This record gives sequence, C-alpha cells and structure tokens, in this order.
Amino acid sequence: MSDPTGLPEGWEVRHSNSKNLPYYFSAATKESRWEPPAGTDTEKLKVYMATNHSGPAGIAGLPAEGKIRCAHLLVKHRDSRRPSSWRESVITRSKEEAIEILRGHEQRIKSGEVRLGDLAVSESDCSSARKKGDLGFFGHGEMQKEFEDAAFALKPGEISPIVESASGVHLIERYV
Ligand SMILES: Cn1nc(-c2ccccc2)cc1C(=O)N[C@H](Cc1nc2ccccc2[nH]1)C(=O)O
Repeated sequence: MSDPTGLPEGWEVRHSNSKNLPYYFSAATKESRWEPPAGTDTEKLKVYMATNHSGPAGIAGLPAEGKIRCAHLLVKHRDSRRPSSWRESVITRSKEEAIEILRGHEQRIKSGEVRLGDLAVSESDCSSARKKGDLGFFGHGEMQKEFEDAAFALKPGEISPIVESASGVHLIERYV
C-alpha cells in the first residue's frame, strides 16, 4: 500500500513544538526541512495533513500559494514611523544606536545562545513581541517593501541581515 502521506519513501511528517509547525524528516539521511521534499505528491499530502495535522498555521501548515511565515525582532528609533512601543512610550535613540543594539542581538542569535523568537519577547519594539515576533503567514504587498523583499529572499530557517524599514531596524527569521 502506498504511503498515505504522499511523501517519498523514507520521509515522515513530524511536529515542531517550538514553532508549532509540521516539518518533514528523513530517517535514512536524518535530514529535516520545513517544506515537503522533491517527489512529494502534494495533493495527497494536503489530504493527509488536513486530517492529521491541522493547526494555527492553517490546514497542514502548508502556506497558501505565495505566502511565507516569518518572525522578526524590531528595534525602533526616533525617526521610526511610530517612535513608540509597548517597551518604551517615547523612543529617542538614534538609528545608529538602534543598529548597534540589533547587532548585539544578532550576535547572540547567530552564536546559538538564544533564538530570535525568544529574544523578541523582551527586546522587540513590535507588538508581535508577545507572539515571539511571529507575524504569521503573509504574501506580497502585505508588508513594507524593504521588509517583504528581505523576507522573501530568505530560505526557511534562515535569518536576515539587519533590514531597515520605516518602522525601524529588523532581524527577520523565515519559518515557512
Ligand atoms: C505587521 N504587524 N503584525 C503585528 C502583529 C502580529 C502578530 C501578533 C501581534 C501583532 C504587528 C505589526 C506591526 O506593524 N507592528 C508595528 C511595528 C512593525 N512594523 C513592521 C514592518 C514590517 C513587518 C513587521 C512590522 N512591525 C508596531 O507595533 O508599531
């Protein structure tokens, strides 16, 4: 009987508790990935996941066409579009100071000391901080252009360099 998941031989669906998302794992190669591997019968996978893995990421965690899911850590500055946040009612730091702060966060994240989402909870000036910076799924035209371009340039699991937008300076992690 063929595999009900539609995944290639040796691949299975697992669930990431930290991101509350399904991912795909090959027992043979120990490879794990956020997107189904080549050779997947995606229609069969959608049916399988719809009955086995529905969750906050929508049915199956498979993004609607053209959508990606990211988290970010934002540091605002006095020239930000809205120089105020849940952290600080009046933000007076300069853009240069905001970049230096974000470089410090970037070093801690890239060293593996802390996850971007966990740091966002206390350090991000975006109201998504309470969701570990998770912005959910979005498509083209939904976010500020600089942010969108940087986010769509990432592969799942990658973290951006420092990105400037009208809101401030960001680090972006692409989940899906
Ligand atoms: C785009 N977005 N999503 C949320 C959000 C998502 C999930 C849960 C709670 C809030 C907040 C925001 C937002 O615009 N926040 C702004 C800051 C900001 N500016 C952004 C520009 C691009 C992407 C994310 C951004 N966040 C604010 O709090 O001043």
